Order: sequence, then C-alpha cells, then structure tokens
Amino acid sequence: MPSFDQAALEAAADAIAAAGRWLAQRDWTPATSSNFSARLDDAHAAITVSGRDKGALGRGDIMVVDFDGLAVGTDRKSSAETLLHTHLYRRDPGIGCVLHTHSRVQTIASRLYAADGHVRLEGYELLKALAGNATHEMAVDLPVFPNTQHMPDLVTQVDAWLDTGVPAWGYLIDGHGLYAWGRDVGETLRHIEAFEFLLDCELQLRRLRT
Ligand SMILES: CSCCC(=O)C(=O)COP(=O)(O)O
Ligand SMILES: [Zn+2]
Repeated sequence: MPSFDQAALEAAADAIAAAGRWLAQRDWTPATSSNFSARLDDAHAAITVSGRDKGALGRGDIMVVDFDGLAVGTDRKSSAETLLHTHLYRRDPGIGCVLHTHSRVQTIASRLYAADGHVRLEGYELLKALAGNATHEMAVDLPVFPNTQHMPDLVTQVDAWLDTGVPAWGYLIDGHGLYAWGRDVGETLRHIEAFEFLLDCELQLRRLRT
C-alpha cells in the first residue's frame, strides 16, 4: 500500500498547479512542455502526469512516484523526464521542488552556449536571488548538457557535475530548456525567474556586442 500522506499530496498538487499557471502565463511552458514536482517525504514525490497542459493542471494531473521514478498507487504515466527529478530528491534531502521549463530565452541560450558547455553569469545583482548567494561579486556557470531521450545518461552527467561540489541551482539542456530546484515551490520559482532574467541579459548583451 502507498505510504505517503494524502493531505501532503493534495497540498503539493495545488502548489504545483499554481506554479504551472504562473509559468504558463509567462509563456515558459508551450505545447504541453515542462514538468514539475515537489517532495512529499524521504521516499516519494508528487509529479506531473506526462503530456498534460502544464498551465491548466488539476489534482488529477499530478501523481506520486518513488525515487526510482516508479508510479505509486496509480496506472497513470509520469513525466517522460521523471528521473531528472527523482535523482535530485534522492541525492539531496534539502531539495523540496524541481521545476522544468521551455522558454524561448532558455532554449536559445542552450543552443548558443552548448559548445562552451556552460553560460557564465557574472557580476549581476540578481545572482543574489539564488539561495545562499549574498553578493553580485561572483560567477555562476550554468551548465548546458547535451539533449538525449535516454534519461539515465543525463542523470549520470548531472550527478558528475553535482559531485564536484559546486553550488548548484539548475542547468540547461541543449535545445530543450531549464531545470531548476530549491527547498520549496516558491524558492524554485524564484530560481527559474532569476535564470530567465539573467539568460535574457546575456542574450541581449551578445546581440549588442556584435
Ligand atoms: C512536448 S515537449 C516534449 C517533452 C518535454 O520535453 C517535456 O518537458 C514534457 O514532457 P512530459 O512527459 O513531462 O509531459
Ligand atoms: Zn522538457
């Protein structure tokens, strides 16, 4: 029998649905793209069902998986990218939410910086929106990983990067979009919004300099 708390699932589902509306209003989740999750406990997460309109989620569009990415208590199919969420919950108990979006800015930046392997974000006051940062006098290298339909390959690459111990709030996937995380839904939305703003600045600066 599933052992997660039903009230926690309903609260997580409502928070995920609200986040989806907020992100979709900004056009960051086109054409059923994107996926969202929130930790329920030390073995389960609530996550979006695959293929749903992420700007119009209801409780029936959110299900439970364990940290192996297996569905719990339902025959619905979880996000195609479930493993990119669950490996983060497994490796860091401080992570309470993972959000993935597909904005134009994120997608274009991922294409332009794929060859470098990262986007360097440096000298911006808005870097302080990333949890734990107290100054603009630092650089964050947002990695760009190659896209693949084989999630275990991506998990291996993300794990190798996180194993270096570098402070980390998210990453880009080439031609695909952004993953970001935080201790709860609110903090993760702030990280997504901060990365969107910082990437937009980098793209605009690049245009102005050519
Ligand atoms: C239509 S976008 C292609 C899949 C994707 O990248 C995505 O974010 C949504 O997949 P899901 O299975 O989570 O709906
Ligand atoms: Zn995606």
